[in-house]
Amino acid sequence: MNPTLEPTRSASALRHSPLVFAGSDPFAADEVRRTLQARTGDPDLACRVIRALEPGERAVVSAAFRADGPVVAHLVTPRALGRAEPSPVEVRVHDVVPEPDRSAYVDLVATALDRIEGADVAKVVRGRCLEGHSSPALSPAEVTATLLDRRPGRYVFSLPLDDRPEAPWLVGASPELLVRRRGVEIASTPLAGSVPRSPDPDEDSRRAAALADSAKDLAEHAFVVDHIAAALGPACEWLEVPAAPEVLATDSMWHLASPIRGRLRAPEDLTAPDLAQLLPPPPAVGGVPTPEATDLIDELEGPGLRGPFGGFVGWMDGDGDGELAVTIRAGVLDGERLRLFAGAGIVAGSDPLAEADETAAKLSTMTRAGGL
Ligand SMILES: C=C(O[C@H]1C=CC=C(C(=O)O)[C@@H]1O)C(=O)O
Repeated sequence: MNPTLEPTRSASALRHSPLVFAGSDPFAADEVRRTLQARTGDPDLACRVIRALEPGERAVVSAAFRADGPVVAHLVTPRALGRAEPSPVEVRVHDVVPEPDRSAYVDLVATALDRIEGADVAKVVRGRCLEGHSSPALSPAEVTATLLDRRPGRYVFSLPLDDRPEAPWLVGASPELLVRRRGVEIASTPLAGSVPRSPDPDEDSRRAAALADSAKDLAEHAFVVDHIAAALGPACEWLEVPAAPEVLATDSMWHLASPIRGRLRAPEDLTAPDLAQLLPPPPAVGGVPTPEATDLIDELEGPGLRGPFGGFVGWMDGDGDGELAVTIRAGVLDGERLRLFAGAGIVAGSDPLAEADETAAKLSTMTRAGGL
């Protein structure tokens, strides 16, 4: 890793797939002119990216969850995103291994609940992974085409995680906007408090209504909204936080969502990634209080489980504008391996079995996209 954010390799055509970020302003790119690499928390990150950008370019960025984890920024010239062609069906053999398995996950949620009762933390997001092996290997292009076609979450992304031709790719469809900046205007839509959807339409609507009324989920949601409002508020002339969350649907989940909007006091001082870095780690994937929850995540999950998952992914331009999503409902595709992550927020009153079902439903967004 290059901590100085110097370019590590020059223009390379993307062999496997176009690079894609499809949010409120969707685009793709077929070539990476330069790739810059750094560490999360680098205060000069945005400045150096801006200096390296040429007119008309954007930097497509992925930052890891962990403080001091890797950040990659690919400098690209965006093109319009065409219609997604559903990929041809290939016959594949898949082998899927959970990490940890369901019963170990249930036990770890119970341990997190003990720590909440002991008042070490008020909320913590406990994650788990699934590792799929597919033969023949899935390609980023086909997983991305499926995600663009089905749109299970609002922010579809696909990018290499470093500058090597054989780099692993991060692919996914996050439903969660960490932060968007357009000039003085900013927005963030934290999600927290969730329930899996049902194939039965009546039961599905009943679950959405129950979620909107659930004291435990509303409390879990409030932790995240309060954290974002406290972090962004001082940078804003005004910040508008909805009085109550709305209910947002993905392919597999209902979530409580609060669309927050604000107007920056001094936009020249705060680019989109600067704003994202005011929120480390993204609270919908971390916990409260942040330092204790982050330590507990390390202790319960182990430091290597998340990688880019739970960080942020998106783009910025030379004006510091951009749109960054929380890296969830995502996978890392590395040859024949597809590694997936899902987490669930644990608060007083959480039920370990329900949290295991919730993470299974969240994982299904990407197992479906990969045909696993
Ligand atoms: C951590 C994840 O979801 C977060 C985002 C929405 C709702 C969440 C929840 O209700 O627990 C999580 O905080 C994930 O999808 O892996």
